[in-house]
Amino acid sequence: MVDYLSKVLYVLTGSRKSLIFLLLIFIFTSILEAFGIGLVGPFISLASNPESIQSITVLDWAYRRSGFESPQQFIPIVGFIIIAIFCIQSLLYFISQTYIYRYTHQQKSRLISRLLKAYLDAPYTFYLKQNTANIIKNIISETNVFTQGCLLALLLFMTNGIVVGALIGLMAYSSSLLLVMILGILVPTFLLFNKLGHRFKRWGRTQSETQREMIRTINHGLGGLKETRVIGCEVYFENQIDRQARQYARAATLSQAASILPNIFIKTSLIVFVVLFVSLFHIFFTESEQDLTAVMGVFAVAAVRLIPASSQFISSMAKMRTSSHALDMLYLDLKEIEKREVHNRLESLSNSTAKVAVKPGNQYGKPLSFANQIELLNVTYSYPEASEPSLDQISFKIKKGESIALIGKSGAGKTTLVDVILGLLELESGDIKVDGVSIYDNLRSWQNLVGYIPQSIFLTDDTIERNIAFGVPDNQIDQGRLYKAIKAAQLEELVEQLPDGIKTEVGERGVRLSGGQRQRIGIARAIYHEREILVLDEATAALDNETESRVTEAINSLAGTKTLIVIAHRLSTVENCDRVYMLDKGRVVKSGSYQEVVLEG
Ligand SMILES: Nc1ncnc2c1ncn2[C@@H]1O[C@H](COP(=O)(O)OP(=O)(O)OP(=O)(O)O)[C@@H](O)[C@H]1O
Repeated sequence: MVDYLSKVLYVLTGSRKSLIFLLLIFIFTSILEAFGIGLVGPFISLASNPESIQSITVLDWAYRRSGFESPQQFIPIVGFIIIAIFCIQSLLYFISQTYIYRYTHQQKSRLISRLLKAYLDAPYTFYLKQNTANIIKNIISETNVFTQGCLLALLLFMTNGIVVGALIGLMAYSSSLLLVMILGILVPTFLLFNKLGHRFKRWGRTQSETQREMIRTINHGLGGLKETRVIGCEVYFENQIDRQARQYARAATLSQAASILPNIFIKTSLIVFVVLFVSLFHIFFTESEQDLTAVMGVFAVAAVRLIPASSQFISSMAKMRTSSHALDMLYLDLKEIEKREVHNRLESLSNSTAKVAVKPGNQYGKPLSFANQIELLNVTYSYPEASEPSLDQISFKIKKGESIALIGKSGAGKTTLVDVILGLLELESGDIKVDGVSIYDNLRSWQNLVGYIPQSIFLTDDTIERNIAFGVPDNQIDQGRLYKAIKAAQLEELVEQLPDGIKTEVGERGVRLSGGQRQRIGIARAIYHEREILVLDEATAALDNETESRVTEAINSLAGTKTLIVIAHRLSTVENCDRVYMLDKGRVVKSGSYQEVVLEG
């Protein structure tokens, strides 16, 4: 329980004061409720025998002070006070419940933002072992499970615990026999559900895992829709999701059905006990009939509140167990991302003399400028758990305005080198300097100098304009820069032909554009963002000759004004590059002009 609570507090965003405030409201309403219920028994006694007022200390004291002439006149006043207490308690209950809902929904929205920020800021290596289906599931679904299943259940568990405790105390005060009866019902129910705890946990895990698998299947089936259609494997994905949905439904049904059992169990046992109690009262006890009425009065009113409170107490315990897997998922991800952030911050503070530059995300140093050259110094990188380094002591210089090409067989290390240059992967050893300053002194500033055009450009389901000015709010888009970028990327003709021009929607992942048009939008994006250095990852590999020549033309027109780092498989596309580096097994095995490396090599 302590472990659970500390995880909830860790995942919780914002102030914890609201949580304490909520608990206090609940304690107050519970006390008020117990007090109101406590008055009902004596009130019934008083109503059936007004003269018994002398035996009820509190009422007798109040009666003497009130100045009423007979207890009969005093009875409606006591009734009115009881009604007032219950009305105030009900109002407070409504307010506190509304506050709880507001608090949990706010928590959910804050947690969604915090998670997305954490995932966006997470080191690139985090994604090498993470699946996007898992991330989507955590952001959309687990945040819901956390607020409804963990947070709300935890609040209900604690507050109902207080209510149950107060009511049991009241019953113990009214009759010890009642106490035995109530404990006789509640303790076995509690123990039974405590024993079922691991099942609730398993059902929760199954729901979480099947949800992740369903998102994965949808991603695979729809993400590769063309392939799915052409191969005709729709049934494969349909069967997969059908199986996963059925597994999910089974686990959800079991956990939901089991969580209403406490209510049924307690209600039935209570009726059995009440009937037995009333039937056997006169056999075992010598108390008067009025006493039985008073005791049963308290019992009936307490039961009205005790049944829902105790069953909610036990079912929220079950809910907490069901949601513990989701809590673990969120806790572990946030912890891992935070651990890396702290590590990076410490590194950035202590790394001024270190040889190894491992400070991704560092944005605290002076802004970097690029006037002369980029220098790679013994760049070495190994993927986590890999036995061999993918980059081994790579050193070379790139002058401003130069265009270089990286060539080599598949698996030679070209993409890894580009990812290192982009600052996505943390170096094992070595450094990258721009005008003599390590890029790791201010990685964000370095990344602001670099534009990346991958093989397959990521386009959002939005307009051409928004895809070029990617990440810039509409009111801040610079139209002059936009048209300059469109012109430089040779997109002018296309934009003029389209009825909606730059406002044309490109469709999901740019399906309404051709491969070459998508590539040129990627180039325009890099130009719009005024990046000095452009990294092109086999940008023309997937294009036909005519489109390729248009893209190459667009790239060549940038030569001289921009510094280009091009990965190419087609050797013809690197003909215009100033220098060519041939990689093999993570090392530079040959370098020089196109003539020296490609033609003479
Ligand atoms: N995420 C990863 N985890 C472990 N090893 C990896 C990972 N990504 C790449 N590698 C390994 O690193 C080496 C270099 O891969 P890289 O993708 O950089 O080659 P490449 O030259 O770009 O190949 P290609 O031209 O086929 O894209 C390969 O041996 C590859 O197996």
